[in-house]
Amino acid sequence: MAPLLAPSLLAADFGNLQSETERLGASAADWLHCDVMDGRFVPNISFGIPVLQAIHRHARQPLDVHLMIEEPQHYLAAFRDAGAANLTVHYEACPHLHRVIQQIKALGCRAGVALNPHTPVAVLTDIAADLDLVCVMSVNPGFGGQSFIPNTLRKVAALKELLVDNGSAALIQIDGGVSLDNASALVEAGADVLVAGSFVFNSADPVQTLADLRAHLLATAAQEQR
Ligand SMILES: O=C(CO)[C@H](O)[C@H](O)COP(=O)(O)O
Repeated sequence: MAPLLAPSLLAADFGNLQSETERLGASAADWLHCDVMDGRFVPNISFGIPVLQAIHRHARQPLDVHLMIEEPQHYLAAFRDAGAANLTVHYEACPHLHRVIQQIKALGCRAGVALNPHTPVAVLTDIAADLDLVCVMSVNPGFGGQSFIPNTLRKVAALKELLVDNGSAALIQIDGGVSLDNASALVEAGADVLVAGSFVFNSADPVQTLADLRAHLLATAAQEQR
């Protein structure tokens, strides 16, 4: 499967979310990544349900919603109703993770779990087969524009092995500090979905940057096949 690209709207111009969302409609983006932060699970507050609803009105791609919030179980239905196609909760925020994953699936969304950089992939062994997505945080969650943590590459390879060993078809998503510098290595290690915020939106032309990223990944894959 060709890797999916999920630009993170956290780095978009919040004063022009309609046009930012609309211009991605005709881009190489497969999903639009939406970062919800509560100021408790992470030391930052981004946006919530009404803003997601507004993004959904103008989006062409499925909304990939990353809940960096405590007690996400109380808000799942509201986020689904606001337009979420994927709902990812944090392992570290869910003492009853299995129940939360079942709740997300019952709502008809793809169910994801995110792991903070310090959380080993082994914690997912007994739930791997129930997951649609695992989001490996390659920065500490809460802020865009941080440097990629190099240990993520080793972690992705270990996660890939764990998913195969446990009969899981979950997609591996990487979130944080993704750019042309590390995208190919991440895909080679096993990543299926690349989230990129600053790299896309801090560029002169986000649509072109996504096209460049797609072309770069295709060229690397073609080179490897030779
Ligand atoms: O989840 C996030 C922060 O918690 C963001 O999605 C992530 O940081 C992407 O932004 P950037 O590409 O700028 O690192």
